[in-house]
Amino acid sequence: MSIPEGSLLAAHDLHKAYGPTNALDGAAFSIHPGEVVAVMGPSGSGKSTLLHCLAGIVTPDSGTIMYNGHELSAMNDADRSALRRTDFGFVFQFGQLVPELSCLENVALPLRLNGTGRKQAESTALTWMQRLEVENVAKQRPGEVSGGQGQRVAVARSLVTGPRVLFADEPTGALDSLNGERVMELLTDAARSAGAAVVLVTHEARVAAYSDREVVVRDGKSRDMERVV
Ligand SMILES: Nc1ncnc2c1ncn2[C@@H]1O[C@H](COP(=O)(O)OP(=O)(O)OP(=O)(O)O)[C@@H](O)[C@H]1O
Repeated sequence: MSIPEGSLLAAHDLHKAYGPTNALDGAAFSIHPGEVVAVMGPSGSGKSTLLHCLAGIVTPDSGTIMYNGHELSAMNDADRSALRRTDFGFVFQFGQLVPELSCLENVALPLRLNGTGRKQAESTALTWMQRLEVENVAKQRPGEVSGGQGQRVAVARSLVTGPRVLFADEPTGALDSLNGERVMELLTDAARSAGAAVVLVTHEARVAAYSDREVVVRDGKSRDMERVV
């Protein structure tokens, strides 16, 4: 198989069917360390399925996914889960914060789950909240903050463990365009300064504009887009 040289995460000839639906039908993908790649395409084209396969959440029926020299499908479930905790971060459209915890506790949670003490975890979490410009809502609960603030808290939480790949599935889908752009600006700045690669699923061109490169998925097949500047 062909793995682009220097790629951190790469997929080749992925197939995934749900009953009669071919969600992925020969899709390929690659991302370099620190790169931001937008996965675009119409509704139902296979974008989320591709992201879930790349993140080791969904197992493809066939094809290869290489992460940092390891084949994901050759790993057992425990190793794949460990990889997701240590190397991957996730941001979704909504519903990802724990409503009973404060925003600061939410951001600190992945560190606490990895065994970091409360004081250290909350101090690191606060630094990330400052980078995402939401330190002012540290004590509030998710239900008490705006949609844009909630998404920035979620981005802080996804980056707090220092992941090498951030998977973002329609991270601005529930926001108005102004808030969406601010979230994208802060998300890409924070990821770039942390050296994290970003796999960004979106159907909006103005969101994809924050990426370095665009891949279009159609009928489960992918192709690289030449960007017209
Ligand atoms: N768990 C599932 N069970 C059955 N069919 C599924 C499942 N997940 C996805 N599909 C189907 O696979 C196809 C691709 O879905 P996918 O969610 O990957 O598309 P998408 O491009 O992310 O769509 P959207 O932009 O609407 O989120 C669709 O036809 C969808 O209905």
